Amino acid sequence: MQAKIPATVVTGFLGAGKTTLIRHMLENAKGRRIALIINEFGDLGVDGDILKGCGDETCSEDDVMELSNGCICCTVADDFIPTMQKLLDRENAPDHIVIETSGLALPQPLVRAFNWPEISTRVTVDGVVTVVDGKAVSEGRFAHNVAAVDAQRKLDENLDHETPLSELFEDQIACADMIVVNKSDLLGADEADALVARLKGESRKGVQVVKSTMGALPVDVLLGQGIGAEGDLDARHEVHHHHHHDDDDHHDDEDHHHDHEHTHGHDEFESFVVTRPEISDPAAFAAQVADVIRAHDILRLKGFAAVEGKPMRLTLQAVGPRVDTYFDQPFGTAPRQTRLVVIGQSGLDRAAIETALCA
Ligand SMILES: Nc1nc2c(ncn2[C@@H]2O[C@H](COP(=O)(O)OP(=O)(O)OP(=O)(O)O)[C@@H](O)[C@H]2O)c(=O)[nH]1
Repeated sequence: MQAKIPATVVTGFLGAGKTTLIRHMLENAKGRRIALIINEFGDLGVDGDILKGCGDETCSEDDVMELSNGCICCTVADDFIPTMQKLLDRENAPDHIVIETSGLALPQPLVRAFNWPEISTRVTVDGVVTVVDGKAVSEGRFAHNVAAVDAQRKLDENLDHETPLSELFEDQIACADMIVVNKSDLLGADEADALVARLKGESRKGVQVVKSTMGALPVDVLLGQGIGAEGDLDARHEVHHHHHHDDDDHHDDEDHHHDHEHTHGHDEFESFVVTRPEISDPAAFAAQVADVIRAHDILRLKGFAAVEGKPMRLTLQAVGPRVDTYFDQPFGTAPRQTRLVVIGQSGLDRAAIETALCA
């Protein structure tokens, strides 16, 4: 029997820097054949486009596979397993598989899928890398005030899932074999060290916590951890209860009063695409986008803009109110349009956001 192909799962909240880290890894892969599987939230395929455009000769477009938009735990049989099988059946099988999960996904169901007999003898989870937006976590965006949440819960049972962000974050930390504190350029040295110490305390024993800027970590640090995470799921508990799968071992009595839709993390988030004609001034548009994000509590916004008189596509990326823009590649045959995917917690005012982005 051949050795199993190692697969690294890259997880982390929206905008933490997963795509940036993977891109750096591909550019420094030193001849390793790495295949990518991407599971995006939102229909625009921005991450796939960014990664396919990496231009590295060891990474051809065929090596990037996208899972249909949706949550992996719902589409394992129809989508994830067949995608993996296709990859494993190739004549020229990859040396390593990297799976980027959607920023709103729990890694546990994905790791659990590696135990499916269709793939379990051929591939193993080398390790789970959880990328953390160091700036956002330092600012307390995911660590909600525990006492306030408890008080709220006592008042109303239905509020039990009012903290999906912090719960998702906790689950992503609980599943990690390595935690990458990214965006350390935006933190002071003391602040970064304090966060590293805190996350070491909050994660399982032996989990490595490393700092990075733009996901720049040596490939040998990221790959080759040799953990076999699928055999070790019990240690990676889930705080966030989602589907009541038959193989789920949490069936707390407490859980039973939740509606089905409320036991499923993704329903608490939504995304849509806004299309508008060319923009004239990138800086002014970035400021406009930042205002819209603040006014509507948008978690993540990304996409491409067409700028009057410029042949290149302007990539626009916003995580919270911080907006990055850069020209990445010519439009080619794609229509010269501005297309942005907007992601937030459910209840976004879509009409108002569209109007404000198109103004
Ligand atoms: N200042 C700073 N910005 C960063 C760093 N890493 C990533 N970014 C920026 O943060 C934004 C989001 O990065 P991505 O790599 O797309 O994040 P992601 O986790 O793949 O995002 P989703 O796929 O939406 O979940 C981009 O604008 C990046 O350029 C970093 O270390 N420092």
